[in-house]
Amino acid sequence: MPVTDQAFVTLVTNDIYCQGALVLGKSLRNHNTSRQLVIMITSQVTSRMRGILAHVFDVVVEVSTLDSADSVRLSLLKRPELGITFTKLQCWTLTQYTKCVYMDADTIVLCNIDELFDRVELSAAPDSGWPDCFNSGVFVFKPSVETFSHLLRFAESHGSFDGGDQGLLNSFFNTWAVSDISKHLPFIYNLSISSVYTYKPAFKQFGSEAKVVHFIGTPKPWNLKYNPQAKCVVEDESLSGHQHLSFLTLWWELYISDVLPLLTETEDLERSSCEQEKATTTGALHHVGQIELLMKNDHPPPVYSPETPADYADWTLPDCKAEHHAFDDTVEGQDLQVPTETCLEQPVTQDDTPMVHLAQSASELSIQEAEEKLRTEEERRKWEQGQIDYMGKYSFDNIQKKLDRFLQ
Ligand SMILES: O=c1ccn([C@@H]2O[C@H](COP(=O)(O)OP(=O)(O)O[C@H]3O[C@H](CO)[C@@H](O)[C@H](O)[C@H]3O)[C@@H](O)[C@H]2O)c(=O)[nH]1
Ligand SMILES: [Mn+2]
Repeated sequence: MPVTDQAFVTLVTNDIYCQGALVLGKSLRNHNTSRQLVIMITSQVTSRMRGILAHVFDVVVEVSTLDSADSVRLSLLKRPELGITFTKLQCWTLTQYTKCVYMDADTIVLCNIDELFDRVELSAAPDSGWPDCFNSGVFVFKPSVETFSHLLRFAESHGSFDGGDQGLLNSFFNTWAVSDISKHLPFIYNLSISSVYTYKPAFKQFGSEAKVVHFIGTPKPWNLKYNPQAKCVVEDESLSGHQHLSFLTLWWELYISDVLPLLTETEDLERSSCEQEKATTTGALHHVGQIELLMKNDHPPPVYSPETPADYADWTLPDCKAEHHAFDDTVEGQDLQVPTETCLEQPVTQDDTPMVHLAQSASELSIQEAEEKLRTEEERRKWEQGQIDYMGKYSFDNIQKKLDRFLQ
């Protein structure tokens, strides 16, 4: 029976984080949650992406980055790093629900976790870096305007010791560590993957019981390249030494099997108008809502095997993987077939909003921020005719700057 007064809640402030939220939402649906799925978004999330989110989430609610009493606003303006903090706090305003579980957009569930709704505010799992603090990537809370205004006042007077929501929430709910053990969620409800280094034997012993995986820190799964044939993440310097690559593979398989088809369905709805628009362009660019599939052939890059190092060779994913079709052998989605022609195109967007696209080569997929719109029809026409401004707008320096901006 659906429970309409309780919800899982997540937050995204841009289209890149939406990729994570869609995977999270799909993972919750695949494990048959009976609760509502709510996503809080900010104005930067594009309208097309909102449409896609609405396919997965029951409620897409726009919240503002700074929106409260003037005194709080002024105080927060002097502390711009608290912007995201403040945004997350707005989950307490969802008072149409009696209880919620907040989950970061960089988490996925491996099993049904509806039992979390038996817990009371504020229940959370220990942070792997400082276990007397809780990690604010997964927590049980009770929406309340009163609590929200207390949190705002607290933010105004105390700030956050880590500059983010986690420091603030730990200071506010400061008896979490000592008062009530039932508010300590087992670590398997927020398995922070970087923690596998600090206590490897525990990971080997208990890792297979994980219910929620949290890709804390960097890189996020969507910042990595993925090889769908080999089913593993493409080697990256930042990955050297990572020993939880199975989870990254899991994330990508779920993205491919469950999120990508959703994006291509959206494409179908828009195909006719887009085909008209792109009649003069070559064929491999697919307009899929806010996502562009940019295809090009490439030499196969080196791959990083999820089976290495040997330490983890005997480690298996939790039992619930069997019921999850992300592990199917087939890669769904017609648009994932390897293209046979070399084709590199410039995405053409509706407006100047930074976009996200999925770049696909013979051997890898990656989610990237797309180039901004070609400003005028003239510029676009020149691009199509191969008259590309390599000395100016599309010079190496400018492209490098865009890459740097994306990577920051
Ligand atoms: O540009 C951003 C950054 C964050 N988020 C949202 O905020 C969450 C937290 O950010 P994240 O990058 O996931 O932070 P973590 O790497 O998980 O770092 C830790 O520190 C953060 C700041 O205190 C806490 O919010 C996290 O829960 C905690 O795990 C994300 O998952 C998103 O839901 C956005 O939507 N856009
Ligand atoms: Mn996180």
